[in-house]
Amino acid sequence: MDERIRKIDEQLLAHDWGKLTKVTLDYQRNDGRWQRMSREVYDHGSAAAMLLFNPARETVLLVRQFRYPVLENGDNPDFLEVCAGLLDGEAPEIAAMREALEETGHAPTDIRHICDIYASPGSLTEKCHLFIGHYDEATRQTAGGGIEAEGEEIELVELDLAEALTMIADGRILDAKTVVLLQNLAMTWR
Ligand SMILES: Nc1nc2c(ncn2[C@@H]2O[C@H](COP(=O)(O)OP(=O)(O)O[C@H]3O[C@H](CO)[C@@H](O)[C@H](O)[C@@H]3O)[C@@H](O)[C@H]2O)c(=O)[nH]1
Ligand SMILES: [Mg+2]
Repeated sequence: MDERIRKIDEQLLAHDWGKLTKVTLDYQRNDGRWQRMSREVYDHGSAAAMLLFNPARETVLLVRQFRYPVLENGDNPDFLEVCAGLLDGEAPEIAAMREALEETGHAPTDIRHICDIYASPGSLTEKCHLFIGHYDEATRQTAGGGIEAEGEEIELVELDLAEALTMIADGRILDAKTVVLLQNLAMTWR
């Protein structure tokens, strides 16, 4: 562990689907003084996400699904995102490929790793590994839509890349991993 940190106490607040822990720690500031603080940490594992891009048509394939925490915060809960999911013990590129297939029905090609992100480093342990892959008529295997038994109901949304970028600017796309991937594609494509 980091030598600026002394863990004083760890309290398990909840351990159901994910694990919520309250940690009390002493943190050594840059001037050498020790400061006691308390932090709640939510751990549901790390994740992988993939932006599906069709270079010939300059379109992207996104997924729309109901996100309850977004509703709690007063936004439209029918949330537009790139396909993504938890690693469940798999390597990030394998998990990204599995989620692309489950959620969109496509087995993408030309997969590139872009970067990794923490979307909420103050509270979540989740690191999300980001990829871009290509899709077209030939990569479709199934209808997609997610796993009904797990409560997933996923609508496929195909957009021109230019339209997706406009939707970031006007607030119709609010998901962090999706913004990062679309902007990376816009910067690197052509
Ligand atoms: N019982 C239960 N099941 C849950 C809960 N939260 C999620 N699930 C189940 O776990 C599945 C998770 O689906 P994935 O596709 O693996 O993950 P995701 O929710 O799409 O994406 C995760 O990673 C993204 C990338 O960082 C995140 O953006 C997203 O918030 C989430 O953490 C959901 O379909 C749902 O069945 C919960 O609180 N309780
Ligand atoms: Mg998912």
